[in-house]
Amino acid sequence: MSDETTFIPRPYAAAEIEAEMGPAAPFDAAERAAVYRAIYTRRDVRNEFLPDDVPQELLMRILDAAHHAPSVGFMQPWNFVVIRDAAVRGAVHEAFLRGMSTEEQMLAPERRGHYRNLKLEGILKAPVNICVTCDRRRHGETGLGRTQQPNTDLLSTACAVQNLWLAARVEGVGVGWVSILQESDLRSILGIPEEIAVVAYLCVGFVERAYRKPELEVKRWASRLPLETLVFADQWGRACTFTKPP
Ligand SMILES: Cc1cc2c(cc1C)N(C[C@H](O)[C@H](O)[C@H](O)COP(=O)(O)O)c1[nH]c(=O)[nH]c(=O)c1N2
Repeated sequence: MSDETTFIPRPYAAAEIEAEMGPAAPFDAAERAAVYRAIYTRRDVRNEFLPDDVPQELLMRILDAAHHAPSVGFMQPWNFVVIRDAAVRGAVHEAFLRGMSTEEQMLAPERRGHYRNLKLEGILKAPVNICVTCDRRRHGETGLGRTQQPNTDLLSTACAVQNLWLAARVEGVGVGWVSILQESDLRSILGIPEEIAVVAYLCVGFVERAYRKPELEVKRWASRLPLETLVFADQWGRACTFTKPP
């Protein structure tokens, strides 16, 4: 029998629910500006990490922001594996080099040189690495909101990563997401059990300098798509006021 069928909620009174309601307090102009500044100036950091350790208290503040992300059925499927050990980071870096070499071979030949010259990780330079995982069975086999869209547990975990990324930005801490890694390599290096999914491997550390635009844009790998090509008023094909994306 699955966990869902055995779980019986405590009864609750309407007044008890009402007491939990409060005003959706508005943000003043400065607070709004601060939130947008965090969003627009958040960067994927690869090379700008300072060696200074990130104090545990600050790290826990950032992880608590991650832990306040939305999650399907309030599943909170994430775990955060914090890695400071240089030998472990060294093993992950070796795995990255293998991943990068495989990825390079999969690119069109004329792009390989450009790819090789990109900096795509800060595993050794960042004093802290965090592997964010997803326990897909935390609420049993399925769970509220996941019977029709089973991957929403993974998507929830990605929401946690974004919260972490933004909270880090306002704390002066840079984050770089490295996905050029085989899940099986991370699993064996970090001792992650088979039933736990690996969602993100993050490099984390203080930064003093940052790119104003995405590094991949600065280095001419890709550029930001115009928003007008991505938004469709109403729906595809009918009553669209915007052009189709390329
Ligand atoms: C799921 C996922 C996976 C990766 C990334 C991001 C995300 C969301 N990014 C970072 C990515 O390149 C970056 O976000 C974009 O280039 C946009 O730049 P800013 O994040 O705005 O600086 C990334 N960057 C990198 O150098 N190596 C990598 O392996 C990855 N992998």
